[in-house]
Amino acid sequence: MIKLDEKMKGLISRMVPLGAPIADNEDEIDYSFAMEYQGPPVTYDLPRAVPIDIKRIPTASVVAPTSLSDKMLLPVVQPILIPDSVSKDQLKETALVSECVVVSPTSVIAFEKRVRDGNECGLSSEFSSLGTSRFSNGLDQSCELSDMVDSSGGLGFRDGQECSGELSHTGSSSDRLGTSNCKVHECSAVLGLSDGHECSGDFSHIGSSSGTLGISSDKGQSGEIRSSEILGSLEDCEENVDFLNDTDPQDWVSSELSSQFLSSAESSFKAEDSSNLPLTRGKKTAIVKFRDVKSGDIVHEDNSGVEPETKVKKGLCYRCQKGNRFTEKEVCIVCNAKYCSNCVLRAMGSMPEGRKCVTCIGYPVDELKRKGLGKCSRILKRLLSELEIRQIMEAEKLCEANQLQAEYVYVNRQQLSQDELVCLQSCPNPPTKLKPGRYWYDKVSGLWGKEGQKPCKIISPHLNVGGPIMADASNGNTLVFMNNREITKVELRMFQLAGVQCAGNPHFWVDEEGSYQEEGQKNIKGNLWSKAGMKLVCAVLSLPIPNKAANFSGEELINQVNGALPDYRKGMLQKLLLVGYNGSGTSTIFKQAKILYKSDPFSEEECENIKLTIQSNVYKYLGILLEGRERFEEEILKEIRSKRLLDQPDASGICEEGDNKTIYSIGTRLKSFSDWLLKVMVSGNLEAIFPAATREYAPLVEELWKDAAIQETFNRRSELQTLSGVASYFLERVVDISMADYEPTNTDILYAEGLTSSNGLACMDFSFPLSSHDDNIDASAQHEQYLRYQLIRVHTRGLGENCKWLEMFEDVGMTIFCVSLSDYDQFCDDGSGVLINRMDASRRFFESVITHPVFEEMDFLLILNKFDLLEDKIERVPLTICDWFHDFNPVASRSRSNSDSSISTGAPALAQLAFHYIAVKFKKHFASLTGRKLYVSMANGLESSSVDDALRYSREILKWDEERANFSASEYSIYSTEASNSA
Ligand SMILES: Nc1nc2c(ncn2[C@@H]2O[C@H](COP(=O)(O)OP(=O)(O)OP(=O)(O)O)[C@@H](O)[C@H]2O)c(=O)[nH]1
Ligand SMILES: [Mg+2]
Repeated sequence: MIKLDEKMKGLISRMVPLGAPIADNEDEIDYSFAMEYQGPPVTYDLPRAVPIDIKRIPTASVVAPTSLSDKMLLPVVQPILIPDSVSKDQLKETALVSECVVVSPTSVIAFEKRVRDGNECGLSSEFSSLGTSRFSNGLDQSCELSDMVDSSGGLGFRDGQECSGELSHTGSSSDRLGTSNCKVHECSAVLGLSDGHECSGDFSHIGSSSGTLGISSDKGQSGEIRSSEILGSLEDCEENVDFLNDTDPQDWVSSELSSQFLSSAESSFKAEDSSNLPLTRGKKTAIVKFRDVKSGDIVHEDNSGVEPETKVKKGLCYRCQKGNRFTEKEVCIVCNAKYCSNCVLRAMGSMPEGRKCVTCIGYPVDELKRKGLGKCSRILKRLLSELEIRQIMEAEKLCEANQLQAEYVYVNRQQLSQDELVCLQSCPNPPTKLKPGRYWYDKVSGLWGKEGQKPCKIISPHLNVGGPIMADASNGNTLVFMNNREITKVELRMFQLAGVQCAGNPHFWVDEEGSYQEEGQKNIKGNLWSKAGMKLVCAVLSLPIPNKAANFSGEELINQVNGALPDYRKGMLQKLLLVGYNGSGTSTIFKQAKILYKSDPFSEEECENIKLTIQSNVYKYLGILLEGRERFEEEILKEIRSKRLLDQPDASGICEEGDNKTIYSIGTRLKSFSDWLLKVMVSGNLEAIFPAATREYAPLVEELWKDAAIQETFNRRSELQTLSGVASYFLERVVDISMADYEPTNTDILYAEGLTSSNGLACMDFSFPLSSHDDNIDASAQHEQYLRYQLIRVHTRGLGENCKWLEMFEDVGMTIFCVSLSDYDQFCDDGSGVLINRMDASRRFFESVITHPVFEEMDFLLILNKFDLLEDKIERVPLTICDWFHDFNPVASRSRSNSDSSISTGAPALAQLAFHYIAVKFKKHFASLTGRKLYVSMANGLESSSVDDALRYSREILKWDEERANFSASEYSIYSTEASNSA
C-alpha cells in the first residue's frame, strides 16, 4: 500500500468531480496517469506514439474564403442566452463557464491516440497527442490545447467518468475555428472529430452533438480572439505533451484561460456576470464538412438553415440588448438579427459575404431579402469607408453563398444541380429574375413558365436543365399538345389566331424559331412568329414572344470575361438599351462599343459582309451625287435660259466658253458613264457593277469623284437630303476599296452605313476594361472590369407603332437615348408625307420612349451626339432655325454661363453653349413628363474616347442608382431616391 502524498492528492482532487472523495492509498484509487519511466529496460513492448507525417494531415479547404483585412474587427462574439430555466444556483454550480468565438485563418489541430487495451482507460492510458493548437484569448495570451487527454481517448476534457468519444483520428481545420461552449465536467465528447469522419474545412462542430470548441477569454467574458494568433503547430506539440507532468490542469484551465468549458446538449450559459451577457441565437456555423472515410462523400449536417431566433424584445440590439425601435440598426440578411451601430461591426466582422452575423457566414440568404442585396444602409455608410462598403456590397451580391440556391429551383419537377442553375442563368436569354420555385421548361421551343401556369417567357432553348417536360406542366386542359405539353386555353387561342388548325386534338412540334409541324408529319406547316400580328396577339394575351435581342444571331454573344469570372456571375448582366431617332448615330455608337470593348470585334464573315456593304455604299453615294449634279446643272441651265429670255447675258454660273456649260457639267466620257450608272441604279440592277465589276469601274468612279462638277455638287450636299457625311471618306478611297483584297479597317467599319440587320437589333456583351484613369484606382475599380453589361441597340423601325415592342426590354437597367445635335436644321418625312424638323421628330420619339409604361422607373441617359457637326454648323446656321430652340440667346447664355463656376474661364464656344442649352431643354422636357431626372452626355460618335466616356458615364449612373437605392432601402432611412443631383 502506497500512501498518496499531499501533492498527488491535490492533483487528483482537481481531476475528479467536485466533491468526490479522494482515497488515501494509491491502491484505492482507480486513477492513474503516465509518468516518465526511469527504471531499468523492460523486456516487453511498450506502446509508442505513432509519428505523424505532417504532410499527410488533412488541412481544411476553405469553404467560404474570408478576407481578413487589417480593419477587420475580430473576433465576433457569439452571444449567449441565458435560458429562463436555469437558476442562478445552477449557474454557480457549473463553475466557470466560458463562451467565445475563435476565428482563425489557419489552425491545425492534429491528434493521434493510442489506446493500449481498447477498453476503458483512465489517465494512465497510454495516450499521446501530437497535436497542439494555440488560441489566443482576448488579452492576447495564448494557451495551448495540446494534450488534454482523457481516459477514453477523447481529446479534451475529463471528469473522471468514462468518456465515450473516440478519437482515432486526425483532423485539421483552417479558417474559422468554430464557436463553442464546452463543458469540462461530464464531458463525453471528443474534440471535434468523430470517428470515421475526416474533417476538412472549418471547425464548427467540435465537441459533442451541440458543442463546439470554445476558448474563453479572460474573466469569462465573451472572448475576442485575434485570428492571427491562432496557430496549430505540430512542432510545438512535443514540448507540450503531457501536461500532467509539469502543469496543473486546473491551473491550465483557470489561470491561463481564466475559464473552463462547458457544454450541454441543449444550452450553454455563462456564469459570471450573466446580466451583461449578450443573447445567443442557438446556431452553429455550418462550415465544417465531414467526409465519410469509406465513400469519400460529404456527410451533410442538418443544414436546413438557421435555427429560429431567440425572441429579442422588439427594438433591442441583438448583441447589447440596448436601444429601442428607433435606434438605427443593421439587419443580418440570413437570420434577421438586428444590431445597433455599436455592435454591428463586432457581430458582422469583415462581412466577407455582406451583412451577415459572423455565425451566419456560409448560410444562404433569407430569400425575402434577396431584393435588397447590395443595397447599403445608412448605418454602414457611417461606419465604413466608401471602398469598404463597395467591397462588402459587391461581395453581398456576388459571393457564392448568396447566390440563389440550386436546390430551391425545380425545373420540370426536378431539383436543379448547381451546374444546371449556372447553365440556366448564364444562357444568352435566361429567365428573368429567377426566384426559388417550381418551373416548367420546354427545351424544344424555349418556352418557360411556372408550374401549373401558362408560359411567361421564351428563354434559350436546348438547355440541359431539369427533367423531361410533363404533359400537365402548365395545367392545360385543351387536349392540344405542344412538344409533349398540353397547352393552356390562351395558348390555344393564340394558335387559332395564328391560323393554326387545331381540330382533332393535334400534337404540335414547335421549335425555337417558331416553326411548327404536326406529330407524325414531316413537313413544316408554318412559322408562328412570322405570322402577321402575332406579336400583338401575344401581347394582348400576355404570352411571351421570342426575345430577338437576346437570341439575335448576327451579333455573337461572347463571354469576354471568360474563366476569370466565377460561373455564378456569368449570368449577371446589366442591360443597356440604346435607341435613337433615325440617323442619330446609334449604330455608330454600337460599333464603337464593339471596337472599344471586344478583343475581336468583327468575325471574318462579318468583315466580308461589311466589305460588300462598303463597296455598294460607294456606288450609292456616287449615284446621289450624280443625280444631284444633274439637278443642279438643270437648275442653272434653266436660270440661264430664263435670263437669256430677259436678255441678261451675264448670268452667274455660266462658263464663258460655252453656252450650255456650267460648273456642274462633266465631260462626255464621264457623262455617258454617269448616265449608264444612273440607269443601272434606277433599274435596281446593281449586280451589273457590283461586286464583280467594282474593280473595273473604280478608276472611272475616282475620276468622277475628283471632277470639279462633282466636287461642286458635294459642296451643296446639305441640299441632297440623303447624302451621308461619310460619303467623301469612302469616295476618296474608292480605288482601294474596290480592290478584291480590300479589308475594311475599324474606321471604315465605323463609318460604314447599313451594317445592322434588317430588324435593326444588335446586342453585345462586354465589360469595361480598366481605363487609364482606373490605373491608380482601388480594388473596386479593378473589380468592375469583371462586371458584365449587355448593350442592345434597336432601330426605331424595330419598335413598332407607339414603341409597342419596348416592353420586350423591361429588364434593361438603363436606356440610352441618342439625339443628333446636327439635326436642328434638317428635315424629314413624318411618315405622312409632311416634312418636319428632324430635331422635332427626335423629340417626339424621345417622348414616346420615356413615357412608355414599361420604363416608369427607368434611368435615361441622353447622348447628344455629333457634337463635331454642331461645331461645324452652328456658326453658319443659327440654332433658332429650329422652332423648339427659338429662345436660344447665345449672348444671354454666355453671360449666365460665365457666372457659373462650373464652366471654365473664357467665353465658351457657341457650340458648347448650344449643347448646354439643348441639354437643359431635354432635361426640362423629361422632368415635365416623368418627374424624374435626365442624365446627359455629349458625344462624337466617330471618336472612340468620346463614346467610351459616354458609356462609362452610364455605368456611373447605374452605380449611383444603386447607392441611392441603398439609402432608401435602409430601414430607417431619411434619404429619398432623389438624393443625387449630379450631372
Ligand atoms: N460627324 C459625325 N458623324 C456621325 C457621328 N455619329 C454618327 N455619325 C454618322 O451619322 C450617320 C448616321 O449614323 P448611324 O450610326 O448610322 O445612325 P443610326 O442611329 O444608326 O441611324 P439609322 O442608321 O438610320 O438607324 C453615319 O454616317 C455616321 O457615320 C458623329 O458624332 N459625328
Ligand atoms: Mg445606322
